[in-house]
Amino acid sequence: MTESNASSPELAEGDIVELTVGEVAHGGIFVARHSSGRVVFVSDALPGERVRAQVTEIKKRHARAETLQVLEASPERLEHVWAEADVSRDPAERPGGAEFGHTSVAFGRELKRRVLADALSRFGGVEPDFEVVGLGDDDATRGCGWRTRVTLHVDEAGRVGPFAARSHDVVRVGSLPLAYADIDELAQQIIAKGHRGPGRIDFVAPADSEVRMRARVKGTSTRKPELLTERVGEREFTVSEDGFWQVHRLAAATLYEAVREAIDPEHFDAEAQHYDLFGGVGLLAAAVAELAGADARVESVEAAAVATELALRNLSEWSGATAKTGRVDRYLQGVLEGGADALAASRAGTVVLDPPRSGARADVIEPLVVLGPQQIIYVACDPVALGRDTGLLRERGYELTRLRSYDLFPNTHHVEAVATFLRA
Ligand SMILES: C[S@@+](CC[C@H](N)C(=O)[O-])C[C@H]1O[C@@H](n2cnc3c(N)ncnc32)[C@H](O)[C@@H]1O
Repeated sequence: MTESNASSPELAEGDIVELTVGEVAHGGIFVARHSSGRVVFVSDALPGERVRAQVTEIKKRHARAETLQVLEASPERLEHVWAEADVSRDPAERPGGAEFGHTSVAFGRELKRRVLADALSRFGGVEPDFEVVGLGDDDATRGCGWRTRVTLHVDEAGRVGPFAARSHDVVRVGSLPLAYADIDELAQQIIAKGHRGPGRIDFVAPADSEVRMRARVKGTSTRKPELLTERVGEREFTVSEDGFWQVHRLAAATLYEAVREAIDPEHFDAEAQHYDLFGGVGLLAAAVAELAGADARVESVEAAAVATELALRNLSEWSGATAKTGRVDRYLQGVLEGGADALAASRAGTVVLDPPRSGARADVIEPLVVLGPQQIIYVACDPVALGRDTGLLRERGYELTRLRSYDLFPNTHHVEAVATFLRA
């Protein structure tokens, strides 16, 4: 480890450098420029700070570094919400998953707003006015106690804990402040005892019952996943313990409402054929069906067969609601090969699109725009993927007319957006 000479033209891994920190970038990191001219992405910093940081990676065009010491702190800096993730700890021992825990939840939302706005402008060519809305009492709790799903890892030695940030090394922690309190309590008992490994332990706190814990050691699960009940208002959804469900205890209800509000009523034909693509267990299909009424025709499309079966069950009150297992891109190709009546019903419909982090991409956007629904409600968990897909949709005749954003993951860099696109 060497102190880098400020006038040195080159940086090397392990160098310790002083950096003035600039804007936030995607992924919970901040942009700095070293005196050599190289861009350095530094973690655990804030805009405007001066930090001492260690270079961890050198790439062709940039470097990565981790803050070791804050020399001049931002007025937005707070004591880290997770003691073990604080800059005072060795970076190799800091758990990942709370990249914005060293500022307030409100300033974390502002950082996320900047990242989303930049991605939409840069890749999508749009500059909508929006803020990132917080959930429930997250400001009052400093964004603690919201995670109803937590995964811990077990190493060869039987040590249990989260992975260190940007690594697959298990670190020991004395608390999981972002987790639901009951998960934290059970997890601490397991951390203290250790567990057979290597593997992972998944904790789930469903709406209606006690915390479940399920371990996978050397790739083999200790038991079958159970079916759980989750609630959104008065509505119940059956989900598999190991299947997708929103993590924040208020997220499913927030997105359910957000999708209903995002649907432009002037472009909503209740009798048309609607779709919930990447539908999971049918959460957002239910939101569309509730708007369309008792005779709603909505099809949920999802790659995981177990989730499709559960979607059928969760949507059973609407006789016109269906669920299909398949890859969305291939499914859309199939719809395009259907009869003229089916195509006309779909063209009059609304499509909800809720892809994983990688986004919908051209494979899905291309057949979707050929299908040409009246409106597309895009639920996005990755700002850059949304920016790119916005660019594709705009090139092919859709315009972004409304954008809302929600802080479903306080203290992390993740941000959710719900965008309405209308056929121009
Ligand atoms: C972000 S989740 C959304 C689930 C659901 N909309 C919800 O809010 O509960 C994305 C879902 O897409 C599914 N998925 C991922 N890739 C897929 C693909 N190529 N085709 C169909 N489903 C896919 C995943 O299994 C997951 O259930």
